[in-house]
Amino acid sequence: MENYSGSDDPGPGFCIGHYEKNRLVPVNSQVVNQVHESNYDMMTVPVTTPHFHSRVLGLLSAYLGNLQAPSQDPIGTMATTQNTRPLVLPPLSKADSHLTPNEATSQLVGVTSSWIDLCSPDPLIADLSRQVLMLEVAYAAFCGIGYLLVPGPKLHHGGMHSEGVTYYARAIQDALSLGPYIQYHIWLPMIDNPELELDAIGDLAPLAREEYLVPEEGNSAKQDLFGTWDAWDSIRRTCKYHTRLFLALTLPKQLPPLSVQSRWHSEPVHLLTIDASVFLKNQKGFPVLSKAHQALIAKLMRLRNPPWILLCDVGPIPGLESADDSETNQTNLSGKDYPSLSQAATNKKHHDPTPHLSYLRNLQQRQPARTPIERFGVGYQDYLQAPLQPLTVNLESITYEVFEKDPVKYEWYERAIAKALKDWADQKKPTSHPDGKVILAVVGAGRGPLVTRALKASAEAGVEIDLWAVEKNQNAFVLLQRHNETLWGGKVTLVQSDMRSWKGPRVRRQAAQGSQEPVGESLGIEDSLLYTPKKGENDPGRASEFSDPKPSPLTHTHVDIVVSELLGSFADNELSPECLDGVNDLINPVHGISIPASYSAHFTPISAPKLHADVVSQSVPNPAAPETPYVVMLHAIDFLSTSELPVNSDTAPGNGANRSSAITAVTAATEFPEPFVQTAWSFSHPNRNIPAQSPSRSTISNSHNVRQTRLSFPSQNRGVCHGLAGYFETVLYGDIELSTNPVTMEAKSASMISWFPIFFPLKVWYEWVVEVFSLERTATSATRLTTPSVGGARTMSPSMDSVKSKDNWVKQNPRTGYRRVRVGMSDLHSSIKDGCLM
Ligand SMILES: C[S@@+](CC[C@H](N)C(=O)[O-])C[C@H]1O[C@@H](n2cnc3c(N)ncnc32)[C@H](O)[C@@H]1O
Repeated sequence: MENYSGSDDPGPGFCIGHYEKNRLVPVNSQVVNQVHESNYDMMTVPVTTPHFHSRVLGLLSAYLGNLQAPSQDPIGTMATTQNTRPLVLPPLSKADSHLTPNEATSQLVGVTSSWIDLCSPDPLIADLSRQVLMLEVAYAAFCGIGYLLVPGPKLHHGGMHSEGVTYYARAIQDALSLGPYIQYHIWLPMIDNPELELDAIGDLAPLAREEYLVPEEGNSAKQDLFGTWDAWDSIRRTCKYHTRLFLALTLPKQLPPLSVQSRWHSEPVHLLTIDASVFLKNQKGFPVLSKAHQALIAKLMRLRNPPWILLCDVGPIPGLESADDSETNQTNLSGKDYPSLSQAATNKKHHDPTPHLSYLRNLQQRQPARTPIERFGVGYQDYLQAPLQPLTVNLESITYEVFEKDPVKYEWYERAIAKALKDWADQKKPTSHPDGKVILAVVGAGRGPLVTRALKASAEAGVEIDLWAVEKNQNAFVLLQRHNETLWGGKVTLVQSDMRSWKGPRVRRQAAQGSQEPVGESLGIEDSLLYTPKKGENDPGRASEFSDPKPSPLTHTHVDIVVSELLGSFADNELSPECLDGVNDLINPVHGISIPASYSAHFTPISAPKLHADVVSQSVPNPAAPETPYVVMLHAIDFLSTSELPVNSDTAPGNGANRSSAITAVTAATEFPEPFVQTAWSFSHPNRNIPAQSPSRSTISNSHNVRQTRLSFPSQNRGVCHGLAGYFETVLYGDIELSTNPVTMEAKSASMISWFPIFFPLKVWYEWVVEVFSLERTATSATRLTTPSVGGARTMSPSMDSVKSKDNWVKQNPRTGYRRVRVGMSDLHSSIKDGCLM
C-alpha cells in the first residue's frame, strides 16, 4: 500500500507576480529574465500607455464641445436614440501601447485600462469605454497575451447602485469572443464598499453627463458584503459560465466575515492581488500578513487551481527601475516607523530589496504538508465522476486497488468484526455452526480485503470462525481463489454468486472431530443432505462453491455475521439495501448481525460554480448530464445553509462604530462556517420487517426500500444554489462508525478516502434577461418591495414608474431612499446569431 502519511510532501507552490500600474518599460525577454532573477514568477503589463489615455480624453472633450441635440425627424424616431453621432475611436497607434509580440509575451499578464467605465449611465461614456476595452483586447490578442486582468465594474454612480453591471457583462462577453485564447480575470474587491470606489484623475466616470445621473440624496450607499460577488455572478451568468472567465480578487486589509471569504473560495479565483498596504509590520519592521490573511491564503492555495499572487505597489523589480525609487518604496514606511540611524546602518547590510516577496516565499515554505486525503485526491478535486455500478458492471482490479488504499475503512471494519465476535463469545450466544464456530460471510468480497480483516479480527478476538466469501464478479473471484491458497491457507469457503441467489453456508451435519471449543451450542439446520460440487465443478441452478473437496453430508445453515461494503456516496445509491435483502433470510434469525448495522443519507444545498459549469458544458453532447448524480471530491464549493449567524453590513469591518468588535470577531476564527447537513433517510440490517413476497410474482418487491423526505434549509446569505451535496454515515457495529458527513467525519472516521460526496445538480430556469430586486429602504421606513426590471436601467426603469403609480405609498423617487438588492436573475438570451447579419 502506498504511503499516505504525507510527511515528505512539500506544500503547495506559490506563483508570485509583480504588478505595476504604470509600468513604462517595454517588456522583452531581458526584462522577464530580470523578473525571474528577482524571484518573481511573472509580471503584469498595461496594454496601453498614458498617451492613449490622453488621446481618448482629448477626443471626448472635443466631441462634448461640439455636441448638438439630436435633430428630430418627422415621426420622432431620432429622439429615441442617444447615439445620433457616435464617437468612434480610431485604431491604436505606435505610441498607444508598449506591447510587442515577442517570446516574453506569453509570460505576461496584460492589464486593461482602469479609467474606463463600462457601467456608466451616460451612454456616451459607456460606449467609449466599450470601444477602449475592445481595442485593448484585440491588440493584446494580436500580441499573444494569454492572461488579461480587467478592472471590475464600477458599482456606484450617484444615487444609482449596481445598475450597469449587465452592460459590463455584455462587453466581457464580446471580449471573450474577440480574444479567443485569452483567459480573462475580472478584478474585484471582496466586498462592495462604496467609500473605496474612488474616481482617479482622468477617469471617464465623472465625465458622465448630469442628465443621465440620479443625484444621491441624504443617505449614501451602505457597504454590501455580497455586492461584488453579486456583480461577479451577473457577469459570469451573462457569459454562461465561460471556461476562460476567472476572478482576480483583491485581498483587503480587513478581511470580511468568513461567510464572505468562503463564498469567494468557491469561485474561480485565479489571481489574488495583495497591496503593500495590506501588510502589517513585525517587530523588526518587516512586512508580514495577519494570521487571518495567512489562513485564507492557505485555504486558497489548496484548491485544485491555486491562485497566482500579484504583489501590488511593493516597489520596483530590482534592477529594472531606478534604485532610488526602490529605496523609498520598499516597505512604505512613514514617520515614526523610519529606522534610527544605527538601525539603518544594520539594515543596509541585510538590505532586502523585495521584503514582501521574501515574506510570501517564506509563507510558501511554511505551508503544511498535504493531508492523506489531499494527496489521495490530487486530480479528483471538483472533478465529476459518474457513480460506480458495481452490481451491473464488473469492477476493474484498479478500482478495487483504489478502495484498498483507504487507511481507515478496513481498520474500522476489523475493529467492528473483532468487537462483534468478542460480544458473541462474552454473551455466550449459540452459533449456526454444529461445531460452535461463528459463521461469518463477507458478501461482495471484491479482491478480499475484508476477508483478510475478518481472519485477523478472529485471531485478535480469540473466537473461531467459519469464513465464507461471496462475490459475483467472476474476474475478482480468480484473485479470491489465489488469495485463499497463498494468503488465507484455504480457510475460506468461496462462493461465486450473486448474493441474492446464494442459498447460504453448508456445514457437515455432525461436529467434526478435534474441533476447537465451540463458542456456543449449534443452531444449524440439520434436515437436508446437500451436494458439494468438486473443485471447478458448477452446481447447476446454484452458486458454485469451492471448499474441502471431501464429500460428506452437508446441510444449509444460517450466517451469524454478514459483513458487506456495498455503500455508495449517498449510502443506498449502489443498491446496498436491495442486495442485502437477498441475504436477509440467511442471517441467524435470533442473534444474527449485519456489519454495517445501519446507514443513513445526508445532504445540504451548495453553491458550486465550477461543477455547474462542467455540467452545463457536458449537457450539449449529453442531455442527461444535469440529471446525473455525480461522485465528486467537493472543494471549490460554498455551503449555503450554515450554522453561522447571518452577517449584515452593519457589523462588517470598516463600518464606523462597530468596527473594532466586528474585526475582533472576524479575525478570531479562521475556519469557514459549518454546514447545516440534514438526514434524508436510513436503513438497517438485518431487516426483520421485510414483507413476505407474493409467490405469484417473479420479481421481488422493493417497496419497503422506498424513501422520501422534505427538508428546510435556512440560508443566511444570498447566493446561487447549483445543487445538493450528499453524504452518508454508517454504524458498522456498536460505536464504530464511518462518516463522510463534513460535520461528523472528523470524529467518526477522519482521513477516510474511499468515498467522495455525491453532487445532485439542479437545472436552472431560463428566460430573457430579467432581474428581480428587493427594495430595502435605507431611510426611515423598513418597507420592502420586489420589482421586476426588464432590460437595463440606463433610462428610468419602466418598472419603477409602474411601482410609483400603483403604490401610492412609494411617494419619492424609488431610486433614492432605497437600496436595490438583486434577488434573482435569468440567463441572458440573444438573437444575435439568428438575426439579420451584415
Ligand atoms: C464496493 S465493492 C467492495 C469490495 C470489497 N469488499 C472491498 O472492500 O474492497 C462491492 C463488491 O460487491 C460486489 N457485489 C455487488 N453486488 C453484489 C451482489 N449482488 N452479489 C455479490 N456481489 C456483489 C461487487 O462486485 C464488488 O466486488
